[in-house]
Amino acid sequence: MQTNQERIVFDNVSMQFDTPAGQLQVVQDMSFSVNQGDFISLVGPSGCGKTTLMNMAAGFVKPTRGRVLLDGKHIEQPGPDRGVMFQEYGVFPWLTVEQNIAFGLNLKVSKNLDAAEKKEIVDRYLNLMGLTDFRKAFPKTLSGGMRQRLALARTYAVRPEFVLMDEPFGALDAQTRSAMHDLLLDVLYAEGKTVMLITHSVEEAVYLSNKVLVISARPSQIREVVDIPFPYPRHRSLQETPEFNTLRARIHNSVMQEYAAQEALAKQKRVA
Ligand SMILES: Nc1ncnc2c1ncn2[C@@H]1O[C@H](COP(=O)(O)OP(=O)(O)OP(=O)(O)O)[C@@H](O)[C@H]1O
Repeated sequence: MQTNQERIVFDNVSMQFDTPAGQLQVVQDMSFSVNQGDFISLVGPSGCGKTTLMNMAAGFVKPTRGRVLLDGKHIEQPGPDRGVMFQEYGVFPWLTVEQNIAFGLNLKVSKNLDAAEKKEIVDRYLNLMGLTDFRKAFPKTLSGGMRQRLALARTYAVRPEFVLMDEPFGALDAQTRSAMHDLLLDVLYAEGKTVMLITHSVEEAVYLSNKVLVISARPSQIREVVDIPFPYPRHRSLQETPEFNTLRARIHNSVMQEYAAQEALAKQKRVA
Protein backbone atom coordinates (compact mmCIF):
# COMPACT_ATOMS: atom_id res chain seq x y z
CA MET A 1 0.00 0.00 0.00
CA GLN A 2 1.58 3.25 -1.13
CA THR A 3 1.28 6.16 1.32
CA ASN A 4 2.75 9.64 1.63
CA GLN A 5 4.90 8.67 4.63
CA GLU A 6 8.52 9.49 3.78
CA ARG A 7 10.88 6.60 4.61
CA ILE A 8 14.20 7.07 2.78
CA VAL A 9 15.06 10.71 2.20
CA PHE A 10 17.88 12.06 0.03
CA ASP A 11 18.37 15.61 1.23
CA ASN A 12 20.62 17.80 -0.94
CA VAL A 13 22.95 14.92 -1.60
CA SER A 14 26.22 15.34 -3.50
CA MET A 15 28.90 12.78 -4.23
CA GLN A 16 32.40 13.36 -5.44
CA PHE A 17 35.00 10.68 -6.12
CA ASP A 18 38.78 11.03 -6.25
CA THR A 19 39.92 9.39 -9.46
CA PRO A 20 43.34 9.20 -11.14
CA ALA A 21 42.06 11.84 -13.58
CA GLY A 22 41.06 14.20 -10.76
CA GLN A 23 37.85 14.80 -8.83
CA LEU A 24 34.69 13.43 -10.35
CA GLN A 25 31.45 15.13 -9.38
CA VAL A 26 28.87 12.39 -9.82
CA VAL A 27 25.78 13.55 -7.94
CA GLN A 28 24.99 17.19 -7.28
CA ASP A 29 22.47 18.51 -4.76
CA MET A 30 19.93 15.80 -5.28
CA SER A 31 16.79 15.63 -3.17
CA PHE A 32 14.02 13.05 -3.35
CA SER A 33 12.19 10.70 -1.05
CA VAL A 34 11.04 7.13 -1.16
CA ASN A 35 7.67 6.84 0.55
CA GLN A 36 6.16 3.86 2.32
CA GLY A 37 5.02 1.32 -0.30
CA ASP A 38 6.65 3.13 -3.21
CA PHE A 39 8.04 1.21 -6.14
CA ILE A 40 10.45 3.81 -7.41
CA SER A 41 12.70 3.30 -10.45
CA LEU A 42 15.84 5.24 -11.33
CA VAL A 43 16.62 5.58 -15.02
CA GLY A 44 19.34 7.65 -16.65
CA PRO A 45 22.52 7.50 -18.68
CA SER A 46 25.26 5.04 -17.89
CA GLY A 47 27.60 6.43 -15.24
CA CYS A 48 25.18 9.11 -13.97
CA GLY A 49 25.34 7.76 -10.42
CA LYS A 50 22.35 5.45 -10.03
CA THR A 51 24.35 2.71 -8.29
CA THR A 52 26.02 5.32 -6.12
CA LEU A 53 22.60 6.53 -4.93
CA MET A 54 21.51 2.97 -4.22
CA ASN A 55 24.74 2.30 -2.32
CA MET A 56 23.92 5.29 -0.13
CA ALA A 57 20.45 3.92 0.65
CA ALA A 58 21.97 0.51 1.35
CA GLY A 59 24.52 2.10 3.72
CA PHE A 60 27.59 1.04 1.72
CA VAL A 61 28.78 4.61 1.09
CA LYS A 62 28.06 8.05 2.51
CA PRO A 63 27.53 11.22 0.49
CA THR A 64 30.27 13.83 0.45
CA ARG A 65 27.60 16.47 1.14
CA GLY A 66 23.97 16.31 2.24
CA ARG A 67 22.07 13.64 4.15
CA VAL A 68 20.52 10.27 3.44
CA LEU A 69 17.96 9.42 6.10
CA LEU A 70 15.84 6.44 6.98
CA ASP A 71 12.86 7.38 9.11
CA GLY A 72 14.65 10.59 10.01
CA LYS A 73 17.94 8.96 11.06
CA HIS A 74 21.23 9.06 9.12
CA ILE A 75 21.93 5.86 7.23
CA GLU A 76 25.30 4.81 8.64
CA GLN A 77 25.58 1.17 7.59
CA PRO A 78 23.74 -1.71 5.93
CA GLY A 79 20.93 -3.31 7.91
CA PRO A 80 18.50 -6.22 7.70
CA ASP A 81 15.69 -3.76 7.00
CA ARG A 82 17.21 -3.21 3.51
CA GLY A 83 17.59 -6.18 1.20
CA VAL A 84 19.95 -5.54 -1.70
CA MET A 85 19.89 -7.42 -4.97
CA PHE A 86 22.50 -6.95 -7.68
CA GLN A 87 22.59 -8.25 -11.19
CA GLU A 88 25.49 -10.62 -10.79
CA TYR A 89 26.15 -11.19 -7.13
CA GLY A 90 22.78 -12.37 -5.97
CA VAL A 91 23.67 -15.91 -4.98
CA PHE A 92 26.56 -17.76 -3.37
CA PRO A 93 27.84 -20.43 -5.76
CA TRP A 94 29.21 -22.63 -2.97
CA LEU A 95 25.84 -22.98 -1.24
CA THR A 96 22.86 -25.04 -2.37
CA VAL A 97 19.56 -23.38 -3.25
CA GLU A 98 18.09 -23.90 0.21
CA GLN A 99 21.32 -22.86 1.93
CA ASN A 100 21.31 -19.68 -0.13
CA ILE A 101 17.77 -18.84 0.96
CA ALA A 102 18.60 -19.68 4.59
CA PHE A 103 21.84 -17.67 4.55
CA GLY A 104 20.42 -14.39 5.84
CA LEU A 105 18.33 -16.21 8.42
CA ASN A 106 21.46 -17.65 10.00
CA LEU A 107 23.09 -14.26 10.51
CA LYS A 108 23.23 -12.70 13.93
CA VAL A 109 20.40 -10.30 13.19
CA SER A 110 17.99 -13.20 12.58
CA LYS A 111 19.12 -15.35 15.50
CA ASN A 112 15.78 -15.16 17.23
CA LEU A 113 14.28 -17.65 14.75
CA ASP A 114 14.23 -21.32 15.75
CA ALA A 115 15.03 -24.13 13.29
CA ALA A 116 11.38 -24.87 12.53
CA GLU A 117 10.67 -21.20 11.75
CA LYS A 118 13.69 -21.01 9.45
CA LYS A 119 12.62 -24.16 7.63
CA GLU A 120 9.12 -22.78 7.21
CA ILE A 121 10.47 -19.57 5.64
CA VAL A 122 12.85 -21.47 3.33
CA ASP A 123 10.06 -23.83 2.22
CA ARG A 124 7.73 -20.94 1.62
CA TYR A 125 10.16 -19.14 -0.69
CA LEU A 126 11.23 -22.34 -2.45
CA ASN A 127 7.58 -22.87 -3.22
CA LEU A 128 6.84 -19.26 -4.16
CA MET A 129 9.77 -19.12 -6.58
CA GLY A 130 9.13 -22.58 -8.05
CA LEU A 131 12.43 -23.97 -6.77
CA THR A 132 11.26 -26.74 -4.44
CA ASP A 133 12.55 -29.52 -6.73
CA PHE A 134 15.95 -27.84 -6.84
CA ARG A 135 16.49 -27.27 -3.13
CA LYS A 136 19.65 -29.39 -3.04
CA ALA A 137 21.02 -28.06 -6.34
CA PHE A 138 23.96 -25.67 -6.65
CA PRO A 139 23.44 -22.36 -8.52
CA LYS A 140 25.71 -23.32 -11.41
CA THR A 141 23.24 -26.04 -12.39
CA LEU A 142 20.34 -23.56 -12.62
CA SER A 143 19.23 -21.45 -15.57
CA GLY A 144 19.70 -17.66 -15.46
CA GLY A 145 16.02 -17.14 -14.65
CA MET A 146 16.12 -19.68 -11.83
CA ARG A 147 19.21 -18.00 -10.37
CA GLN A 148 17.38 -14.68 -10.40
CA ARG A 149 14.41 -16.26 -8.66
CA LEU A 150 16.83 -17.66 -6.10
CA ALA A 151 18.39 -14.22 -5.63
CA LEU A 152 14.93 -12.77 -5.10
CA ALA A 153 14.07 -15.54 -2.62
CA ARG A 154 17.29 -14.87 -0.70
CA THR A 155 16.57 -11.16 -0.56
CA TYR A 156 12.96 -11.66 0.54
CA ALA A 157 13.56 -14.43 3.08
CA VAL A 158 14.99 -12.04 5.67
CA ARG A 159 11.82 -9.97 5.31
CA PRO A 160 13.39 -6.62 4.56
CA GLU A 161 11.06 -3.64 4.55
CA PHE A 162 13.01 -2.22 1.63
CA VAL A 163 14.18 -4.03 -1.46
CA LEU A 164 17.00 -2.26 -3.32
CA MET A 165 17.61 -3.72 -6.76
CA ASP A 166 20.38 -2.78 -9.18
CA GLU A 167 19.66 -4.01 -12.72
CA PRO A 168 18.45 -7.35 -11.37
CA PHE A 169 16.98 -8.59 -14.64
CA GLY A 170 19.52 -7.17 -17.09
CA ALA A 171 21.03 -10.53 -18.05
CA LEU A 172 17.74 -12.33 -18.64
CA ASP A 173 16.08 -13.10 -21.97
CA ALA A 174 12.88 -11.19 -22.73
CA GLN A 175 10.46 -13.97 -21.74
CA THR A 176 12.16 -14.80 -18.45
CA ARG A 177 12.41 -11.12 -17.67
CA SER A 178 8.72 -10.65 -18.26
CA ALA A 179 7.91 -13.65 -16.04
CA MET A 180 10.18 -12.18 -13.34
CA HIS A 181 8.28 -8.88 -13.51
CA ASP A 182 4.99 -10.61 -12.83
CA LEU A 183 6.47 -12.71 -10.05
CA LEU A 184 7.91 -9.59 -8.47
CA LEU A 185 4.61 -7.73 -8.71
CA ASP A 186 2.74 -10.71 -7.19
CA VAL A 187 5.10 -10.98 -4.24
CA LEU A 188 5.16 -7.24 -3.69
CA TYR A 189 1.41 -7.07 -3.81
CA ALA A 190 1.14 -9.86 -1.25
CA GLU A 191 3.86 -8.52 1.07
CA GLY A 192 3.71 -4.76 0.52
CA LYS A 193 7.41 -3.87 0.29
CA THR A 194 9.02 -0.55 -0.54
CA VAL A 195 11.27 -0.86 -3.57
CA MET A 196 14.04 1.11 -5.28
CA LEU A 197 15.00 -0.29 -8.68
CA ILE A 198 17.76 0.73 -11.06
CA THR A 199 17.09 -0.22 -14.63
CA HIS A 200 18.08 0.67 -18.17
CA SER A 201 14.71 -0.52 -19.42
CA VAL A 202 12.16 2.28 -19.45
CA GLU A 203 9.46 -0.28 -20.22
CA GLU A 204 10.37 -2.24 -17.08
CA ALA A 205 10.37 0.96 -15.02
CA VAL A 206 6.92 2.04 -16.23
CA TYR A 207 5.41 -1.42 -15.84
CA LEU A 208 6.64 -1.97 -12.29
CA SER A 209 6.77 1.46 -10.67
CA ASN A 210 4.43 4.04 -9.26
CA LYS A 211 7.18 6.64 -9.68
CA VAL A 212 10.06 6.95 -12.17
CA LEU A 213 13.01 9.26 -11.52
CA VAL A 214 14.85 10.36 -14.63
CA ILE A 215 18.42 11.18 -13.63
CA SER A 216 20.38 13.67 -15.72
CA ALA A 217 23.85 13.45 -17.20
CA ARG A 218 26.74 14.10 -14.75
CA PRO A 219 26.95 15.96 -12.47
CA SER A 220 23.62 14.31 -11.91
CA GLN A 221 20.44 15.93 -10.81
CA ILE A 222 16.85 14.84 -11.08
CA ARG A 223 15.61 15.75 -14.51
CA GLU A 224 12.04 14.77 -13.73
CA VAL A 225 9.87 12.69 -11.45
CA VAL A 226 7.12 10.93 -13.39
CA ASP A 227 4.12 9.54 -11.53
CA ILE A 228 2.89 6.30 -13.07
CA PRO A 229 -0.86 6.33 -12.57
CA PHE A 230 -1.74 2.70 -13.35
CA PRO A 231 -3.32 0.88 -10.38
CA TYR A 232 -1.92 -2.36 -8.95
CA PRO A 233 -2.25 -5.27 -9.40
CA ARG A 234 -1.00 -4.81 -12.94
CA HIS A 235 -1.29 -7.18 -15.83
CA ARG A 236 0.97 -7.59 -18.83
CA SER A 237 -1.81 -6.41 -21.14
CA LEU A 238 -1.16 -2.92 -19.71
CA GLN A 239 1.91 -2.78 -21.93
CA GLU A 240 -0.30 -2.85 -25.02
CA THR A 241 -2.33 0.21 -24.06
CA PRO A 242 -1.83 3.66 -25.65
CA GLU A 243 -1.52 5.25 -22.19
CA PHE A 244 1.38 2.96 -21.30
CA ASN A 245 3.11 3.56 -24.60
CA THR A 246 2.69 7.33 -24.43
CA LEU A 247 4.30 7.40 -21.00
CA ARG A 248 7.06 4.99 -22.05
CA ALA A 249 7.87 7.07 -25.12
CA ARG A 250 7.93 10.29 -23.09
CA ILE A 251 10.33 8.92 -20.50
CA HIS A 252 12.46 7.22 -23.14
CA ASN A 253 12.81 10.55 -24.92
CA SER A 254 13.82 12.25 -21.71
CA VAL A 255 16.46 9.58 -20.96
CA MET A 256 17.84 9.74 -24.51
CA GLN A 257 18.34 13.49 -24.21
CA GLU A 258 20.42 12.90 -21.10
CA TYR A 259 22.41 10.16 -22.84
CA ALA A 260 23.16 12.66 -25.62
CA ALA A 261 24.19 15.32 -23.07
CA GLN A 262 26.52 12.85 -21.34
CA GLU A 263 28.02 11.76 -24.64
CA ALA A 264 28.58 15.39 -25.67
CA LEU A 265 30.35 16.02 -22.36
CA ALA A 266 32.57 13.00 -22.84
CA LYS A 267 33.43 14.15 -26.37
CA GLN A 268 34.32 17.64 -25.11
CA LYS A 269 36.70 16.07 -22.59
CA ARG A 270 38.30 13.91 -25.28
CA VAL A 271 38.89 17.00 -27.44
CA ALA A 272 40.20 19.11 -24.54
N1 LIG B 1 34.45 4.26 -5.61
C1 LIG B 1 34.56 4.98 -6.71
N2 LIG B 1 35.69 5.66 -6.99
C2 LIG B 1 35.80 6.42 -8.09
N3 LIG B 1 34.81 6.58 -9.00
C3 LIG B 1 33.66 5.93 -8.78
C4 LIG B 1 33.46 5.10 -7.63
N4 LIG B 1 32.20 4.59 -7.68
C5 LIG B 1 31.64 5.07 -8.82
N5 LIG B 1 32.50 5.88 -9.47
C6 LIG B 1 32.23 6.62 -10.71
O1 LIG B 1 31.04 7.35 -10.52
C7 LIG B 1 30.27 7.36 -11.71
C8 LIG B 1 28.89 6.86 -11.43
O2 LIG B 1 28.94 5.47 -11.17
P1 LIG B 1 27.62 4.62 -10.91
O3 LIG B 1 28.01 3.18 -10.90
O4 LIG B 1 26.91 5.14 -9.72
O5 LIG B 1 26.76 4.96 -12.22
P2 LIG B 1 25.47 4.26 -12.82
O6 LIG B 1 24.52 5.34 -13.19
O7 LIG B 1 24.96 3.21 -11.87
O8 LIG B 1 26.08 3.56 -14.12
P3 LIG B 1 25.56 2.31 -14.98
O9 LIG B 1 24.21 2.67 -15.49
O10 LIG B 1 26.58 2.22 -16.09
O11 LIG B 1 25.57 1.12 -14.07
C9 LIG B 1 31.05 6.54 -12.73
O12 LIG B 1 31.76 7.40 -13.57
C10 LIG B 1 31.97 5.69 -11.88
O13 LIG B 1 33.16 5.41 -12.57
